[in-house]
Amino acid sequence: MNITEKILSKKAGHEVVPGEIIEIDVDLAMSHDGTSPPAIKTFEKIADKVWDSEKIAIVFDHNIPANTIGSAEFQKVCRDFIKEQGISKNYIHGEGICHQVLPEMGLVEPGKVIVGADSHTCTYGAFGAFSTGMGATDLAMVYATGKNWFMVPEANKMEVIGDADEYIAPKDIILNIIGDMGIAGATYQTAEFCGEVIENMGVEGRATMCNMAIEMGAKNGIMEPNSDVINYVCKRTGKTESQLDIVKSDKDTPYKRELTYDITDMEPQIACPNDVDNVKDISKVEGTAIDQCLIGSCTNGRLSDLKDAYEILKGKEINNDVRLLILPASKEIYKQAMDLGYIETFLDAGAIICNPGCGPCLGGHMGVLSEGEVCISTTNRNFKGRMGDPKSQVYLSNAKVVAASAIEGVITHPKDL
Ligand SMILES: CC(C)[C@H](C(=O)O)[C@@H](O)C(=O)O
Ligand code: SF4
Repeated sequence: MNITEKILSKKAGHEVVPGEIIEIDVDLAMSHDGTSPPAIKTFEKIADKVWDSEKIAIVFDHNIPANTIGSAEFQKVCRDFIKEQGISKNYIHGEGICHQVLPEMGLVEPGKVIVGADSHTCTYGAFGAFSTGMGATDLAMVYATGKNWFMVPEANKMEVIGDADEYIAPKDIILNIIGDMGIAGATYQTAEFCGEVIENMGVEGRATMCNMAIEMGAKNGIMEPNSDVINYVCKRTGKTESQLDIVKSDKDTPYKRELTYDITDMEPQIACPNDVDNVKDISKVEGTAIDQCLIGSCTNGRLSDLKDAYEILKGKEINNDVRLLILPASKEIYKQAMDLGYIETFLDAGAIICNPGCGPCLGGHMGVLSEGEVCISTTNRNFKGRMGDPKSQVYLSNAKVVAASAIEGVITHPKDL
């Protein structure tokens, strides 16, 4: 069996097969300020008390601090629920984006089943967990029962090999895979990433890749934990390696598809408007004029991304015709970036630093685009109107490319600076 099948089999109490419907206990259920209120509304119709107040995490990240009366009311509903139900794992003071905060708080471990009312809940596959997003009203049933049904997904094995240059980040690898698969290429399937590049990849890059599994429709993204993941989880949970449930795929297990991606000679990859699979080599779009540059999100708002941006921006100033927004994915990352001098460099370069959260990623808060404006961003979606006006456009790339483009005012390969 593969990792996903093994995790689901253990929960189901028998050996599962793809296509089978199972009902299993979940280890953690997450919702945020955008999705908790509809979950709470449905929950209140079906139950009085949550199944386990210690296994629910609520994070405020989408509109933090509240930017409209509506979002303020949503957050009030969440605060009342947290108090009434005694939800101890609440991160409602700007701690950061849910998909960064949960691992930081030691709530993510290999072998666990984690669901969340957010499509990028698939991020935790980077730690060897089975994790997937679900609808807010469906999550209400999990609040009430601690159980959920799943159809066991078919799995794709995606091996990443080769040696790329310093301008290639995990973001380029996942964009390249999505460009190949298409936005619905892995719908309700597992994307299991493996190979020498994944084995040697740090926690942050792994999170970037699993985060975007949903952008090819995948039910979950998953990776065998490596030593970086094990060290990270042990540090965060206070557990030892032997206390973790590290699950690996059997060597000879069959997959729906076995794909190999060689990153040698890869150019930085850019997802062009208006679909994440509209992926082109940077040489095809270099010189495109931009108005806004954004570094942040649950995909690329981590310390390694800020370091990449710092290396490009130090001693430089951004082009006067663009604005550069930087949102560390969590308070912890923000503090580290301050200690390392990154924030000062960003400010001196002319960037606007926003508080940790989703912010402009989904066009709801800070940095909304007007008609005809163009943004290059490290986020994960470039759908029509994603960041504002339906006639605005979003290009997706890695952090070095965004930083280089901010300096030049047009989409720029960092090697050309
Ligand atoms: C608001 C939320 C439901 C949504 C999601 O599920 O992904 C958001 O986080 C996004 O990135 O589009
Ligand atoms: S950062 Fe963007 S993609 Fe991630 S959870 Fe927030 S809105 Fe969704």
